[in-house]
Amino acid sequence: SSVVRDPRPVVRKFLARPQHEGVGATVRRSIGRFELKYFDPFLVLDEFSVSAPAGFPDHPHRGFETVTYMLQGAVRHEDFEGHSGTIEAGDLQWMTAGRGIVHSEMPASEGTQKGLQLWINLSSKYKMIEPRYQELNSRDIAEASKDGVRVRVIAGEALGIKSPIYTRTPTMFLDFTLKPGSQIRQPIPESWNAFVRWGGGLEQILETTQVYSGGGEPLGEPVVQYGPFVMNSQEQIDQTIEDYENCANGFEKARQWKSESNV
Ligand SMILES: Nc1ccc(F)c(C(=O)c2c[nH]c3ncc(Cl)cc23)c1F
Ligand SMILES: [Fe+3]
Repeated sequence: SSVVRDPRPVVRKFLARPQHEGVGATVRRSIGRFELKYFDPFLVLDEFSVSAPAGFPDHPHRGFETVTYMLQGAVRHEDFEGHSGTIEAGDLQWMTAGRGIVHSEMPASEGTQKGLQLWINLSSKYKMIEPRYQELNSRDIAEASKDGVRVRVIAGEALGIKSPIYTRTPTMFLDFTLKPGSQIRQPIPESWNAFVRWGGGLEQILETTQVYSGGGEPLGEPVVQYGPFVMNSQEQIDQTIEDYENCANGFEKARQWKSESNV
């Protein structure tokens, strides 16, 4: 049984103010803003809000994973290998970009689409692996309730239930909903970095408080980031930019590809 230690002290708190991202989209970036550039192994945590025709048109990724958890509406994704789909409210997409993905992520329903996108770094030994997806529909996400607390286990384990997601960088991602007066003690490995993203607005304080809590095992490696490219050295970033421009070393399919949404 895991030893239950004292609750971890909160060492940093800040308000994630809205900023522009993509084409006409807005994100509230907590991890990845200047006050918290890198929280090993986490690069970015965005709460995004986007309505058509805005969105995140064709763009690349290399060297890390993007975890998209929809809260409202839907996003249609298409990549240069022909993989596409729609992530609806409650659904999860865990995308391991590895050596290279080029994709688009665009609104797929009327009104405002909202969700979380977490960028998790990959260790040097996995940065150039073949891309892969792990996708869960809302109904397939493990859920448990106890004493006024409901948890949806995106990755890792809570209240005795586990997620089927394989986390190459050991990670826990939990969606808690707490009724007023309830509390939760979540075991987190001592060496891991952990954060809580409180997703509530004032109206939610009255009925329930929604928190998204995560934790991950630090990689302890150098990080050199150039937008959606995250490697371990400037030389590797220079090579990545060259690969993307020349459609090589994992970006070959980018040569002939445009998303259907990129009209
Ligand atoms: N400029 C720029 C550069 C690189 C990117 F990867 C992106 C990008 O696609 C996103 C950044 N936050 C996000 N939150 C949610 C979703 Cl669905 C997409 C994004 C982007 F906008
Ligand atoms: Fe993307």
